[in-house]
Amino acid sequence: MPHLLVAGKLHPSGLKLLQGSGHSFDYVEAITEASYQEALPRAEAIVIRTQPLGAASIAKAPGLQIVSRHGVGYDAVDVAALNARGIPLCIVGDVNSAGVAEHAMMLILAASHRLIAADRATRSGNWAWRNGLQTHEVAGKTLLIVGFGRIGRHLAGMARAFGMKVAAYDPYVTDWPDLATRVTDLTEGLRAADAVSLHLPRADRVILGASELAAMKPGAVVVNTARGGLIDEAALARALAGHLGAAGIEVFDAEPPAQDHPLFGLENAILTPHNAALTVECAERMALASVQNVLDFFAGRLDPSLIVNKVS
Ligand SMILES: O=C(O)[C@H](O)COP(=O)(O)O
Repeated sequence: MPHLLVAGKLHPSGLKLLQGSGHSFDYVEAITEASYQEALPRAEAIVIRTQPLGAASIAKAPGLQIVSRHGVGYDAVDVAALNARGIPLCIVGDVNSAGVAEHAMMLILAASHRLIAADRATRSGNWAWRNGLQTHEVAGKTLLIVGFGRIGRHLAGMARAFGMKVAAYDPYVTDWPDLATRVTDLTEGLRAADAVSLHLPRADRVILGASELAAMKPGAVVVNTARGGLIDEAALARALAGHLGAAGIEVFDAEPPAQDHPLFGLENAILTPHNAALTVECAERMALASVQNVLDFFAGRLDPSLIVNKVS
């Protein structure tokens, strides 16, 4: 039976599934470069969280046959190095959509209603804050979703239930669902939006830079639960000190962000620690799915739609 490396903390249900499978495995809860060195030479499969798996690490695992992401983003994995050896990389599919989409909706609502500022005002005895009229409803407002895959679509359904008009931008989608108006020009979509929420993989370019942020309406809300690097964080901080209303940021260019990060000093930035998909429910589903994908692979029945790289 092939040997597994579980690289990063896994929900107990995933470990239980693995224990019952008959596979031997190393469980490295807090993976570091040093622990990779120790465990990789034995690994024939890796279940991996968001920490990097680079070409040098992959080269240390001569028997590696499959990498299974506990999640859907795989920007931290060196896909070219896997491709070169014909090693498949699989993701968990739809199992984290609810957690991430709910988190995005929560950030849109919290930013619009200034939840954190309201909480702080209440605790500090600033009751007069309630008459400041600085909060906004989302009903009737336009949400632009950038990236219209599983999570973006889930969010579209929720935003519509809140009475939002939903538009989406995604040049790669061919099966456009009847959940959002299609926008073909990002800047035009941003000009018309009261809120924008990103739901695309980390790209090698910034999607919301200074000029895109400048195109947005005064008072608009920016939400990112996708990946750091998609927004120019310094430009966002400047825009939040200027015309933008608020932002909800769950992912950062460098994680964890440094204490002097430009967003930390802004009262209208709501920040969360890349935990959207780590609800108890989501963490359990991701653990079960990422382990099951490895078991399915070795049983010859892994769903090919979960493999994201090119292996022949
Ligand atoms: O960003 C992600 O892909 C999800 O949060 C899962 O990542 P994790 O495995 O580090 O929790």
